Amino acid sequence: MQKMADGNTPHVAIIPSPGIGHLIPLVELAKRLLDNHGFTVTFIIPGDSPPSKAQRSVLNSLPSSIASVFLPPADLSDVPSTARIETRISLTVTRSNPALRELFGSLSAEKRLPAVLVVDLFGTDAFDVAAEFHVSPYIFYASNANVLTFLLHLPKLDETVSCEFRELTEPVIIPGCVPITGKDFVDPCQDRKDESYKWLLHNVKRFKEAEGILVNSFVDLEPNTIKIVQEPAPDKPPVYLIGPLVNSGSHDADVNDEYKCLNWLDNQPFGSVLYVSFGSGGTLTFEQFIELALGLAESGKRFLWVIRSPSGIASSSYFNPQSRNDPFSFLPQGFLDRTKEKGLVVGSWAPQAQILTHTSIGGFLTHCGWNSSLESIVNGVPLIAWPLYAEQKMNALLLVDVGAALRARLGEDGVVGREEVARVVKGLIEGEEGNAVRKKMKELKEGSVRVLRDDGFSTKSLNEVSLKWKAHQRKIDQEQESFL
Ligand SMILES: O=c1ccn([C@@H]2O[C@H](COP(=O)(O)OP(=O)(O)O[C@H]3O[C@H](CO)[C@@H](O)[C@H](O)[C@H]3O)[C@@H](O)[C@H]2O)c(=O)[nH]1
Repeated sequence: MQKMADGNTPHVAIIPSPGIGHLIPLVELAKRLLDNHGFTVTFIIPGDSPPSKAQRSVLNSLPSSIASVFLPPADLSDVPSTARIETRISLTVTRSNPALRELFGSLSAEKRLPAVLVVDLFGTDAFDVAAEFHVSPYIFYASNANVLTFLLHLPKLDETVSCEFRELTEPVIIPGCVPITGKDFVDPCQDRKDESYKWLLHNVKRFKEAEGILVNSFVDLEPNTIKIVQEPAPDKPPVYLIGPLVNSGSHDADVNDEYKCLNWLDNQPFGSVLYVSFGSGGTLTFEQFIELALGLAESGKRFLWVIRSPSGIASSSYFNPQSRNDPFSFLPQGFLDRTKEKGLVVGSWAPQAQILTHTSIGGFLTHCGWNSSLESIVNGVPLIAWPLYAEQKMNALLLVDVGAALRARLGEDGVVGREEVARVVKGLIEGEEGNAVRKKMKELKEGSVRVLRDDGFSTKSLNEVSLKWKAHQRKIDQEQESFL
C-alpha cells in the first residue's frame, strides 16, 4: 500500500472495475480532484488475479498523494471460462466486498474513512459497504450521456419488451437518445438469458442508490441528451457532466515502440496518417484482419496500425492487452514489404495519447471505445467508426449522428471488405466527406477546451460535486469525533 490520506483532508475512494478502459478516465478524475479541489484519493483495486502490468504501470505513474490498495484476488474459480466480460467484471467487484469491508473498517479505526466512494457501471454492489460506513455513494459513468440515458431506461424496457431486443423490428425511441435498433443495444443486451444481461440490469437498477452520477462527456457533444438526462425524475440521481477526462500518459507502451511510432510520425507529412487501433482489448477475426490489411494497402494512404492476434471473440484481449501469439505472423504474406513506404505496424500496444496529438495524424479508425473517441475529439482528429463490443455500437451511432465519424459498412457476410476499407479511408483522409467531419471535429475540439475553462460547464459541474463531497467529509469527521 502506498501513502494514504491524512486525517482532515477531504478523501475520496475510487473503485475501478477490471479493465484499463475503466481505470484510465478514473485516474484522470483523481488527478483533477487532487490538483483543483485539494482531495486525497485512494484507488481500491479489485481483481480476480494479481494486478496486470498495464494496471501497475498506470497506477505507478500517479503522484504519491494518490494511493492504491490492491484487494486480494476474488475467487472466480466456479465461473465458466465462457462467461462474458461483464459477468466476470461484476462478480469480481461483488466478491471483493468482504475485503472492502475490512479495509473500510481499518480506515475508520484510523479516522481516515473517505467521505465518498466512486464506482463505475459494474461496481454498484460496493454501495452495500459504503452504506454500512455512511460513505456517500457515487457513480462515474465512463461513457457518454446517450448510453447512460439508455441504461437508465433499461429496467423499463426489460419490463415492457418480452422478446429478445435484437428481434425488435422498429428502432427504439428513447427521449434524448439517438434512435436505436435492438441489434445495436449494448452487448450484454443481445442475449437476455445470459448472466451478463442479468448483471447489467442488476447494476443499472442500483444506479438510483447513488447520490450522483458523473459522466465523462461534455455539453457540445450531446446537448439534447444532456438536457433530458439532467431533468430531475424519481429514482434518478443528479447527473453531472464533467468531461472530457482523457488519458494523458503513455502508460504501458514499450519505450522502443513509443520511440518508433513518434519518430516515424515525425517523418510523415502533416495530417496524412490514419491511426488504426481497437483499444485496450479489441480483436478482429482472422478474415477481418486480412481484409483490413489489404484495404489499408489498397487505399494508398499512410497508416499506423496497432495489431493484435486475431480471435473469434472481439473482446478476447480485454483483461490482457498483450497478444499471446506473434500478431505479425497473421499479416498477409509480403504485407510489411509492400507497405513499408506508407505504413507502420506495431504489436498490441502503442502510446495512443501522444500519437493522437501528433500533427501528422489525419484520422483515427477506432472501435469507438469512449476513451479513444474523446482522445480523438480533444485533438480534433476525425474518426472512422468500427465498433466491436460493449457499448461501442451505440457510441458509433452517436459519433456518426453528430458528424464526428464516417462509418465503415459491414458486408452481408458481417465483414468489412477490403474495397470498403479503402473507400472509407480515402474518404476520410482526402474526400469531401472527410472535410465535413474534420470541420465538425474542429468545433468539438474548441467546445472541449471551453467546457474545461474556469467558468466552463464541466468545471462548474465538478465544482458543485466537490462542494457536496467536502460537506459530507465534515459530517463524517464529526461522526468519527463523536465516537471517541
Ligand atoms: O495501444 C493502445 C491502446 C489503448 N490505449 C489507451 O487505452 C484506453 C482504451 O480505452 P477505450 O478506447 O475506451 O477502449 P477500451 O479499453 O476498449 O474501453 C472499455 O471501456 C470504455 C469506457 O467505459 C468503453 O467505452 C469501451 O467500450 C470498453 O471496451 C485509451 O485511453 C487509450 O489511449 C493506449 O494507450 N494504447
